[in-house]
Amino acid sequence: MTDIQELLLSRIRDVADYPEQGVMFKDITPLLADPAAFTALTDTLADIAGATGATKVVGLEARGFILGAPVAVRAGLGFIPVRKAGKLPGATLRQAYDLEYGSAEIEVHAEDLTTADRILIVDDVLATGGTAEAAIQLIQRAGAEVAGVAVLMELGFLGGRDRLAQALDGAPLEALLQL
Ligand SMILES: O=P(O)(O)OC[C@H]1O[C@H](OP(=O)(O)OP(=O)(O)O)[C@H](O)[C@@H]1O
Ligand SMILES: Nc1ncnc2[nH]cnc12
Repeated sequence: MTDIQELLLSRIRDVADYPEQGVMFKDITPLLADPAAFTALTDTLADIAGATGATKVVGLEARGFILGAPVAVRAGLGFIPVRKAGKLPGATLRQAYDLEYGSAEIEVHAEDLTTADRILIVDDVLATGGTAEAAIQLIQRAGAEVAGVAVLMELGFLGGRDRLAQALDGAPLEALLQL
């Protein structure tokens, strides 16, 4: 494990049985509160954005906003929020998906994505992959290309990587930590 990975891992707090029995919640608020760790995470994800040739960063509500927005600024790219349904005022594309603990719908402003865009999706956690898969589907339905998915951590036992393989169609899935 690299020094950066050790730093990031040391700032993630495990919370048992949250938000429901049997879930080990990975809390990133200690990482966000540590400027060295947050900066290292932002810089590492911005390097990935550059390497994938992304033209814009999509962040997934809500924790993907916190990570994705500074990555977009650092990489010199625009930022597009993918929100839980009902939060965006303009014309949207909407996609339903299942979570480790429940189900939801996400939306994006259709006008934010063009056929010229290559999108890096940024989030904190890849768990079942339901959220990221729905985001990939939204981006592809808008005619844009998915440059890749970059997450702070992957919960490998939940199989998200396998779930995304087909939708990613060879685009990279980068997880800084395998948990
Ligand atoms: O791979 P999956 O099984 O889809 O799970 C991962 C998603 O779950 C969490 O978000 P959540 O929906 O809890 O929203 P939040 O960021 O607003 O807390 C996390 O931030 C990811 O977006
Ligand atoms: N175990 C977990 N911890 C934090 N965020 C999550 N999103 C889905 N599963 C999660």
